Amino acid sequence: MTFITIHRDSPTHTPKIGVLLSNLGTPDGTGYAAIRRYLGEFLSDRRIIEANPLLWKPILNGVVLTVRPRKTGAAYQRIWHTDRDESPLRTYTRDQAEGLAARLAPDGIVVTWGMRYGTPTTADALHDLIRQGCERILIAPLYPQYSATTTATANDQAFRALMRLRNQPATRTLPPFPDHPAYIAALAARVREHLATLEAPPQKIVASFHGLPKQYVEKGDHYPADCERTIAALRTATGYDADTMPLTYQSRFGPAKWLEPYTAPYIESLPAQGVTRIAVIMPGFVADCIETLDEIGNEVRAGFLKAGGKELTLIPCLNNAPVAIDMLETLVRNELRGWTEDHTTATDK
Ligand SMILES: C=CC1=C(C)c2cc3[nH]c(cc4nc(cc5[nH]c(cc1n2)c(C)c5CCC(=O)O)C(CCC(=O)O)=C4C)c(C)c3C=C
Ligand SMILES: [Fe+2]
Ligand SMILES: [Fe+2]
Repeated sequence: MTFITIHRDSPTHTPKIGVLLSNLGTPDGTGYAAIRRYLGEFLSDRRIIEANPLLWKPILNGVVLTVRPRKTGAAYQRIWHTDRDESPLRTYTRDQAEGLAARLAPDGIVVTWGMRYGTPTTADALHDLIRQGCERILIAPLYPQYSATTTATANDQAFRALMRLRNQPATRTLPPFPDHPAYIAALAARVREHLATLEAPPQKIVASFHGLPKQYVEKGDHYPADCERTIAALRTATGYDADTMPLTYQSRFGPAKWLEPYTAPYIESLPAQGVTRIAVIMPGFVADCIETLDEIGNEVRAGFLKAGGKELTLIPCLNNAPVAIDMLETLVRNELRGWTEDHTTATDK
């Protein structure tokens, strides 16, 4: 029997597929107002700060948004891409979307990018895909390790935009990929490339992940289990063991207890044990950003040198390296299975 799947307006219509790469977000500038706007949106997200808003809002608007923008703005200034007048996170997220778009365009798949906080907004990115005719959209939060504070809030933001639409596209979300072979292969390649640039191998490669309040983990966020899966797979792929590739957590915010061991004190303790040459890899960040380039590359490095360390080098994040685009292509094509085959539904069955 022959039958033709008829979609909407034409017998030959094939549903167009779109991919939305979603990252955290970043300020539009390094000045007080831009940073305050960004931090205000970020730190008002109840997935990020779970405290009762009646208690948190006065602290946020009173102390945090008065004091923190200056410190954070100075840090962004140190790492800002002045040639493009934007933060590294924005540059690399755009590059990743453009690189992936070039790979998927021959299959008629459209790629765009959006941010959870700041611009381009998640809603604008989704509307852009819909305007281009995408009836099926993969929402791809760029976090290898799941956390409610990252993956879930990125998806929430996309669904918030969809809530306002009369005609919704069909959607899928990209699951976390903590030990996906394509991700581990990309990280291992970054390690190899970096080691080849060094005169002598480092005594340790510290693997530093963004931290999370311990309380969120106690309430069920499985983020640290995902970090453990990544580091186990990366150690196997690179031949390092737990002693030469230890796992630590960085970027603590506020007075509560976060996941341990904390990166900064750990690294500062190394010279006293005779470890003076280290490299740091930050596998949880698919793009270099303030937390990798400034917190580790400037602040933690200064602490390490002050404690007697000789050399701390950063293994660059995946950024716009061809291995990063290979990884994205593999993850996305895998997730689009079923949809991409549907492109041929207007044929004999
Ligand atoms: C309670 C506060 C925070 C939680 C929880 C949190 C989780 C979390 N964040 C990332 C990734 C990134 N965070 C970045 C910056 C950043 N993070 C926080 C706070 C929390 N993060 C703040 C206040 C900031 C802004 C900078 C500062 O003032 O210190 C960034 C970089 C953005 C950039 O533009 O460069 C990333 C990326 C993850 C993966 C995560 C949970 C696992
Ligand atoms: Fe963060
Ligand atoms: Fe930080």
